[in-house]
Amino acid sequence: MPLLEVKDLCKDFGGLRAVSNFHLKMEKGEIVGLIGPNGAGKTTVFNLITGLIPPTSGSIIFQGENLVGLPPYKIAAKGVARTFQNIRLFKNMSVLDNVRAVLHVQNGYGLWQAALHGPRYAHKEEQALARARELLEVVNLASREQDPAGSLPYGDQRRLEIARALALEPKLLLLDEPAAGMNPREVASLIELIRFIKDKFQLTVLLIEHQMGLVMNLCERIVVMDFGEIIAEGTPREVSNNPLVLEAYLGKGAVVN
Ligand SMILES: Nc1ncnc2c1ncn2[C@@H]1O[C@H](COP(=O)(O)OP(=O)(O)OP(=O)(O)O)[C@@H](O)[C@H]1O
Repeated sequence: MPLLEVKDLCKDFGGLRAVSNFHLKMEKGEIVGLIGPNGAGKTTVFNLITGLIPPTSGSIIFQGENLVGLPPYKIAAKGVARTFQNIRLFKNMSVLDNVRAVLHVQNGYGLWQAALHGPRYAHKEEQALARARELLEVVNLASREQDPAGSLPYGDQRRLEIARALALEPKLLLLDEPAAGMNPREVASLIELIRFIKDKFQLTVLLIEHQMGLVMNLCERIVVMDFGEIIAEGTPREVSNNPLVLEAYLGKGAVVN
């Protein structure tokens, strides 16, 4: 059974069909890239899979269960975590507290437990602290744990977002433009990080990215969208030689030397 199977997924915004008959099958442990020009529908696919918006039609089967209709927090609890194109950190909170905040929600402290600071709360608090520090080690931000998240360089904020997503203990990790705003050195270390966390946490990864270096280097398989539709899919080599893909990116009649 595939980990994820998306079938005939459609999303209309008024008269605009943003996603049209999208399909995707992902086996456990795969890294798949979702690419396409601006406005192709990629983020909408992420928003549909994570339950932020409901599909017009279609199904999203995760570990044999249809996610359609479930609220985002239930989908996250089933093992689907994501990062956002526009970084969504608590900028004034410390790096450490940004990760702890996710763990608190996940632990589901009762109000009274938190208010009374009972022994169960204290124990969970200790565990959350250790876990948060462990995740910051993984993304190489341990030395910045007390700094406000908003003071980190852009690339580090993206790594912190990944740590927050990992705190949810996902099986499927969706990364929306993880390399946006990074310099080539940061991109190279991001590639290493994604490979490392994939193995360490036994993840399956679906990523949207415009940095072709990262996509070609990291993804075993690539799906290309344009105007809401899949126009190509295959290995990095197959996709980069596909005339439809070149046309979508460079315009009709483009000549590539
Ligand atoms: N909430 C919304 N309401 C109306 N139209 C929307 C909404 N969200 C997305 N769209 C439209 O759907 C289409 C697909 O947008 P989407 O953000 O999914 O593209 P994308 O491939 O992620 O683009 P980019 O690479 O620029 O992020 C676009 O035409 C966009 O304007």
